[in-house]
Amino acid sequence: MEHAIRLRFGLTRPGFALDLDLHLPAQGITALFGASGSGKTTALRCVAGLEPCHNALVHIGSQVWQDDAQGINLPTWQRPLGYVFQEASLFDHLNVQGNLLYGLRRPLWARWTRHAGNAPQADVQRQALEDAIALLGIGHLLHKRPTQLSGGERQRVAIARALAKQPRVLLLDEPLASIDPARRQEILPWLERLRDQTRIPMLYVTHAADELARLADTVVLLKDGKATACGPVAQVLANTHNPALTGDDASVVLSGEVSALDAPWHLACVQFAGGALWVADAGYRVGQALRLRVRAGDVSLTTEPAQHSSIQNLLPCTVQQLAADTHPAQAMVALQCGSATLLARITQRAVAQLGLQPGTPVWAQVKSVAVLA
Ligand SMILES: Nc1ncnc2c1ncn2[C@@H]1O[C@H](COP(=O)(O)OP(=O)(O)OP(=O)(O)O)[C@@H](O)[C@H]1O
Repeated sequence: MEHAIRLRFGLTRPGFALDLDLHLPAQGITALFGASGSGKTTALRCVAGLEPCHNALVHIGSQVWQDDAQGINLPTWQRPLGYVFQEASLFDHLNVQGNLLYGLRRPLWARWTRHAGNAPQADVQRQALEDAIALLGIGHLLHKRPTQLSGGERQRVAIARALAKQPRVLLLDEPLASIDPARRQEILPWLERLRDQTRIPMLYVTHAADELARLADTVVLLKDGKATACGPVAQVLANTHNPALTGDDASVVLSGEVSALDAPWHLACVQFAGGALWVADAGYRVGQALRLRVRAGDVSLTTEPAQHSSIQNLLPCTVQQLAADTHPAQAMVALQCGSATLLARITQRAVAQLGLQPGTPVWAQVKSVAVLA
């Protein structure tokens, strides 16, 4: 993996120290994930040049925004970034269109578009704005006032405004945190579109398990100002040594492709690195790439393949690792399934009764699979 974003910061506050040195891909969504107070927002503010930090390096692709050793430290206004906060900070006295244009009137805009080939600046600006409006699906909202929008719509406008400035990186600080659960589900597909259809890398702060599983390509797990894990989401979620998600949230993310459809039963077969899983067909086509989330609590284990079971998904696996769970009655079992890893959350008693240990061949019965995208 080519690392094109380098972030290194040191920062101390009473009772808190941030000490990060990260190499991140310059594409997709990198989630900064961790408990409250772990330093997620502070890290984002360091990228933006909003926190005085030491020993800092901020390289965004070929651009050097900060290199303390070289005496380079661009002020925030010279860093071409988009910043989306928990609450969409829109001007209530302007309509949506006015808010979008306001973002572009800043002097920094002229600097960015100077790099945009020979196209006249105004055309580049207009095109970027139109693309952002289309991507976030807010064309029908342009003449509304922010007070007439739902929380999710306000955030889509805030994201479009950030995007229209053609930033080199988009910083999103818990953009769904102030939105109620039903509206969050509505806005997630827009964030997926953003991830899949722009080439702007995003640093996305969250402590929500569903956003992590659904949106992240890369995860930085933060604890007390330090990164305790950093890597592809599938790898970080499957790690039982240093779990990102625990208890009921514990799950793995699998990437697969629809290999067959069973039309009479409305099922689709998704081939992944560990075999095949049947999922409810939502109009998929053969060859379509899908991201799946399998919760550890939806996987049970047998040492013999069940003969008469309602469970459609049965995968041969080998026990890789046994780990403690958040509850003493439960165990987390990491399973090697082809070249993929599954997690099963079962009772410690079942572990003992089945005689499970690393290397034991088992059958994983997968009760439910969530299709994320
Ligand atoms: N302006 C500030 N002045 C002093 N300490 C601060 C300030 N902002 C945050 N902190 C402290 O710095 C640490 C990291 O805070 P930060 O907001 O980065 O955490 P976080 O992971 O984003 O938390 P949350 O999920 O609650 O937003 C915490 O101990 C917090 O109390």
